[in-house]
Order: sequence, then C-alpha cells, then structure tokens
Amino acid sequence: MTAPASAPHIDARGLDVRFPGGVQALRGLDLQVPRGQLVAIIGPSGCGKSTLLRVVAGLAPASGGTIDVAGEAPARVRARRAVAFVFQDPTLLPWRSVHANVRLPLELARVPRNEQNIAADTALALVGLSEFAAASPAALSGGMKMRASLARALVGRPELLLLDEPFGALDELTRERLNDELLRLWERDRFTGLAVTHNVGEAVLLGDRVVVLSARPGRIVADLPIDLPRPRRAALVGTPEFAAVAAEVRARLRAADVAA
Ligand SMILES: Nc1ncnc2c1ncn2[C@@H]1O[C@H](COP(=O)(O)OP(=O)(O)OP(=O)(O)O)[C@@H](O)[C@H]1O
Repeated sequence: MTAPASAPHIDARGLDVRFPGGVQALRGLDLQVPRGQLVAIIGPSGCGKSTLLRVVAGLAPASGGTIDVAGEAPARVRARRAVAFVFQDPTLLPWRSVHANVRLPLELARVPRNEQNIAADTALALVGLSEFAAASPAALSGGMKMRASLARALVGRPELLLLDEPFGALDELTRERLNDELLRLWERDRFTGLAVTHNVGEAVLLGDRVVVLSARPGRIVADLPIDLPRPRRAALVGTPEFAAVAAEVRARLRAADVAA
C-alpha cells in the first residue's frame, strides 16, 4: 500500500525509544517530513539523533508512538531498498574496487549486471570519481572515500537518504566541497533527506528546515524553516543573511543544551 502523494514521507508521532538497559533516547517525538524535503537535525551530544535515524531506517524499533515512511513500516521500506544510509565511516569493502563497492547495492538487489555497471558509472561520474573506478579504496583520500560512499548510497536512486554526520571527520575545505556535491545530487534526484550534523553552518546550508532536539531523551524543541534561496552552495556561508539564520539556530541549540 502506498500513501497518497500529499501524505508526509516520514511521519513520526509520539515516538519513544527506550533501550533494554533503561536508557530513554527519544521521548514523544513528532516529526513530519514532506517528500523531497531536506531536514537537518541538530542537538546536544547523546540526545538521540543517531537513534532517530536508525528508527527511520528500520534498523531499531520504536518502544512507543508510531513511525511510518511512505505510509509503511520502516523495515518494509528498507526491505525494498528505498532508503540509503551514509555514516561518518565510509565502510567501503577493502577487497573490492571502488566501482564494485558502488554497484554493491544493485548486486544485492539482483539488478542485471549491465544495468549495475551503467548506474555505477553514472554515480561515480556524478561524484567526480570516474578515474578511480578500478582503484582499491585504500588508494583514496578521506574525502574521496566519502564520495564513493555517497555514490554507493545514491546508485539505486533511493527515495530517502539518511546522513549521520557524514563529513564530520573531514577537513573544512573537503567538507565544503562534499556539501556542495550533496546539494547537487539532491537537486538532481530530490530524495527526502535527514542529515544529522553537529555543525550549525552545515545544518543551515543543507536544510529546508533545521530541527533542534533537546538533551536526552530527545524531543523537538525548535523546528526552524530556512528560507535562504536555492540552489545553495558553500559560498553562501559568508553572507550576512546566512549569518543571521545561523545565529538564530545557534541560540536555539544553546538553549537546548542549557536546558540539559
Ligand atoms: N544500543 C544501545 N543500547 C543502550 N543505549 C544506547 C544504545 N544506542 C544508543 N544508546 C544511548 O542512547 C542515547 C542516544 O544515543 P545516540 O547515539 O542516538 O545520540 P546522538 O545524539 O546521535 O549522539 P552524538 O551526538 O554524541 O553522536 C545515548 O545516551 C546512548 O548512549
């Protein structure tokens, strides 16, 4: 069953997550995300951001409330490979070439080999890694590994992309470049995206909205629309309009942290 096009792509209501040891990561979280929207999630350390992504991905169960993705249970969406995850660690398989890593999701989905190759070639070209298709992941820099990881996530054209602090381990310039690349990919595919970040500037640059979580147990304490024009690129970060929006987000984040 598919939800009507007007229904939110992600619909979490009263979401609770309590781990078996008793830690409550999320409490009463309500989040509705329309299809094609890019939402940045920010909050104090340990407030449940990764847990939220894991629940949306169908990798962890909710203990209370409801969560639907495209009108279905998240695990079903994962089973039909409509969701992709990008972590801080690019997790490339060292014994496979870059190309073989990128086509892996299609191989697992038993897509015909020629289609796998075409899609992997396209994804690698989009992230500027065509020349490294035959290389081993060990030959890539940190930024290039992350590009390969992005290409692998997007090779199957997922409806939903979950990003968990993906560029956090990279130097600032590489991070800027990758954010530009991510924005370009989103402009092409218009997937729905949830991006967890610790960086206020990154949240404002990427997000149609910035959702601020409270300290654990996480719930939404601010949901700020970001009305900066698109297409956006990292150069926007230096403008006064950007600085004003970022200052507002920073103030809300500080308030969430102090409330802890
Ligand atoms: N499998 C688990 N079992 C028990 N507790 C867990 C488990 N996973 C996470 N937690 C706890 O739940 C809370 C939320 O963790 P989570 O990783 O979602 O936070 P986060 O906001 O992503 O953190 P950070 O900003 O530091 O990356 C933390 O207190 C964490 O220790």
